[in-house]
Amino acid sequence: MIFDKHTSRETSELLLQINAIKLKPQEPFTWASGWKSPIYCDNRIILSHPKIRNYIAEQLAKQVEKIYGKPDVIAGVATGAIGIGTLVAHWLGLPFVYVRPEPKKHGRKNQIEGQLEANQNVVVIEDLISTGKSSLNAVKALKDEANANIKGMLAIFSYGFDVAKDNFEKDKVELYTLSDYETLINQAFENSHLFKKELLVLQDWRKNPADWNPNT
Ligand SMILES: O=P(O)(O)OC[C@H]1O[C@H](OP(=O)(O)OP(=O)(O)O)[C@H](O)[C@@H]1O
Ligand SMILES: O=C(O)c1cc(=O)[nH]c(=O)[nH]1
Repeated sequence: MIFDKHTSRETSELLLQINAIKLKPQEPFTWASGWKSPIYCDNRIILSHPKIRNYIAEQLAKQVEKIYGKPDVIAGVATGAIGIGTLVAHWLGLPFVYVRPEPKKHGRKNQIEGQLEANQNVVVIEDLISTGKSSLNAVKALKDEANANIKGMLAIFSYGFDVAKDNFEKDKVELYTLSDYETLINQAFENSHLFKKELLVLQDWRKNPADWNPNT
């Protein structure tokens, strides 16, 4: 669920301005889920733009405060949300931990890096939700390993797929995002970041992304 239309449009416009939105319909991207996609939203680029990363961190931090008050700890999903999650925690003056996809194979063999005590209230920050698998894997680690009390999750962007909605509902995790796919592609077309032909490809792909084939 997005917070509000204005923030969603503003966030999408900023992502478009910094070229975080990549289109390659002829040579699709492979996503973490294995899906092939004509679009890739690279939120990591936000970190290279000080004013924009401040805006994104501030929006996320303000929403954390508004919805959850002050949790004990902010957790970022590695690696995409380590940078932005740290900035959110900094903005709120809170401790930060990050969660690896799996335990490290050497050293202390941690999956959760940083200091987290049992039963602490945690808000999770993620950069992007496609299927939700990576984010919910981090939530599982926080619960199983640290007995964390997960208040909810905030992300910069979501594609809004039903599979993600179902996964979050099943795991009883509340999710809010700054922007979403519908706002992004409409904003991109209205502000001439997209040709009509590209908009049609993106709308067609969105109907059935798991089975999309660029050559049909
Ligand atoms: O909702 P999902 O289907 O799980 O996909 C979204 C995940 O994919 C990306 O991470 P990626 O695995 O590419 O790793 P990175 O964050 O280390 O770049 C992104 O940062 C999300 O964590
Ligand atoms: O699902 C993914 O792997 C994914 C999609 C996307 O648009 N951006 C990203 O960083 N990851």
